[in-house]
Amino acid sequence: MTTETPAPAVELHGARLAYGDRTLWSGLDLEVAPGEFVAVLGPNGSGKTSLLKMLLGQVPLTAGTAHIAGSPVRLGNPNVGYIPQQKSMDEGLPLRGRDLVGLGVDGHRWGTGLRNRRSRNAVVDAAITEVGAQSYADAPVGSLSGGEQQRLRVAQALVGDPRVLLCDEPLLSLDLANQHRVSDLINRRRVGHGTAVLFVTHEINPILPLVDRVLYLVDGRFRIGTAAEVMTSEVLSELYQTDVEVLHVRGRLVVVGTGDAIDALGGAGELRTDCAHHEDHA
Ligand SMILES: Nc1ncnc2c1ncn2[C@@H]1O[C@H](COP(=O)(O)OP(=O)(O)OP(=O)(O)O)[C@@H](O)[C@H]1O
Repeated sequence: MTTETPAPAVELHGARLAYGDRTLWSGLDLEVAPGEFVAVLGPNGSGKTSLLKMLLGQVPLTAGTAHIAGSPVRLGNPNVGYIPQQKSMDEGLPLRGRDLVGLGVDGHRWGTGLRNRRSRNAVVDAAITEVGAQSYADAPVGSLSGGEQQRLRVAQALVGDPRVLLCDEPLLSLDLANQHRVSDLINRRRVGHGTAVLFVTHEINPILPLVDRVLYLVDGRFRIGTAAEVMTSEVLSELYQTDVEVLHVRGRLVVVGTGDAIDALGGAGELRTDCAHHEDHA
């Protein structure tokens, strides 16, 4: 008996993305396996968000190919879940938490019949329960805290049971407890459902225990490998084309010399390895 190997969750071959004559990255080959967690790092403007937008089908590649679960990238693909950056929502927004989560199922699979509506509501309820948002699911989203809103965004991204979860700095402006909560929710889904995760971040320390590989983009150059392979003084100096030092300080990675020295965030708890990452913003 032969067992079929599942298609990679994400597959890029010779991928190039340019806006006009500005190339963000080119020659990018990347296969992300189901259940793999890839952190996407790099300074401002290196094309991290553009990579996610391309995978969402919002921005076309200039060259090469991109597939999600074996099919070419396209807009509105139910195999893709997306957690955007944390932005506070307008207090007057006439949208309840469960409506926000419901947006994650409307549009593709569910019809308007009563049965479908019941199924849809059950799926939305399950997603709300999974992120522990039952007590505020009926409140207007604008009245909720940043952490509560972000948990609902996680529920919205997961409600369609996507094969790939694209996360754009989902921990930004969350306190440590909520960073833990949100990264734990993402990780539980990854482990339980084999969902692949592409996680854009400026700060690897809070997620380092979860990271299988790192894609580090700097000014058109990139490296892909495990955190231990990529987060070294040698590799980062080559990427930044200047002397960069990676220090291991009390279980955290501290990167010095990329341009400025903003300590973006504090560490977030238990680390699996003896290194963590504090990244300077370039
Ligand atoms: N639609 C667009 N048209 C032209 N240029 C764009 C467009 N979208 C983004 N850019 C430019 O491409 C570059 C990369 O942007 P992108 O948002 O992907 O970077 P990033 O690595 O996510 O940055 P940050 O860390 O600041 O979020 C930036 O210089 C940006 O101004």
